[in-house]
Amino acid sequence: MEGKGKVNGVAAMAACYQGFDPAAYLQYNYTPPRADFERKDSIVPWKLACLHRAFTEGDVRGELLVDIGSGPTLYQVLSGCEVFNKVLLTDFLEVNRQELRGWLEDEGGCNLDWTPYLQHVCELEGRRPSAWTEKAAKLRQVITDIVPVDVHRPQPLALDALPSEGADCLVSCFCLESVSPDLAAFTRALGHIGRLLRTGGHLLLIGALGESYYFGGPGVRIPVVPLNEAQVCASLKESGYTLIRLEVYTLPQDMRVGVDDVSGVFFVKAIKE
Ligand SMILES: C[S@@+](CC[C@H](N)C(=O)[O-])C[C@H]1O[C@@H](n2cnc3c(N)ncnc32)[C@H](O)[C@@H]1O
Ligand SMILES: O=S(=O)(c1ccc2c(c1)CN[C@@H](CF)C2)N1CCSCC1
Repeated sequence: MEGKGKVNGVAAMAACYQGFDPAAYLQYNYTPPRADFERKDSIVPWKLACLHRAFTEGDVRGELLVDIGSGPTLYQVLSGCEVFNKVLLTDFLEVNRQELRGWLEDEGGCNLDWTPYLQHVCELEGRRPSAWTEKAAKLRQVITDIVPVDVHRPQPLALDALPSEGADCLVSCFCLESVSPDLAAFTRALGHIGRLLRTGGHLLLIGALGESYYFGGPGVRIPVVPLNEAQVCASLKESGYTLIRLEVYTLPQDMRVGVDDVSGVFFVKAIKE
């Protein structure tokens, strides 16, 4: 029965994603009031600072960075693109892979202007904000491909997507808890993506705390596995990672705008044993 339940739960989640709307999702989460760079307590500068520090503090190195469940967003690789020569973006849906290709091709075919994000990360790097055009060019240069992924498969990527030694670093944001029917599936998915990572490679994981649903488009209500910090730490340990750092951001009340019921956000830096 457990096996049958497992398949039905994952299939049900895949069905929920058929209505996902990249443009709406970007508007809900990556434009003001949620994405407000002027607000000192905004989540976006916090997230970008966590990623910047994690990529630049000296222990993360190698050739290949893989972003698991990229969705239609790029913020998660803006620091990593300066550290790795190759960046692989991945998503389950063609609509999201197409959104990312639209940005990559730089012909106006995308639904969000990432300039404020590029400028902010340039400032974190001690560069002038106007260097954002150089960072955009660098990112377009290092993105090697945008490929399908399914974290519920023991082999989430096509066999030829990675070199035999695996990725040197994985980043994944708001994916595993948003695509899993329950905590056990979340933990299994952590293990599946871990198989893509070389021993000693790093995992940078950003996710939602206390979230039970979000809207992936108008009327597209997607269930989420509500997580707390202890569950995140236990799942990491069970999936073969050693935790380096866990940071938590608590959502200001006025950031609760009805597109989800997230109460906080976690940032994890871990290493694969
Ligand atoms: C909440 S979005 C996160 C997007 C982006 N990483 C961010 O930080 O906003 C979850 C993403 O997971 C993708 N997804 C859905 N099912 C998946 C699966 N089985 N395996 C991997 N990704 C999946 C969706 O297409 C969507 O882009
Ligand atoms: O940018 S966030 O970190 C963010 C960004 C993306 C998401 C969420 C939160 C929560 N729901 C997720 C569903 F998977 C998607 N953010 C959360 C705090 S308020 C501003 C928006």
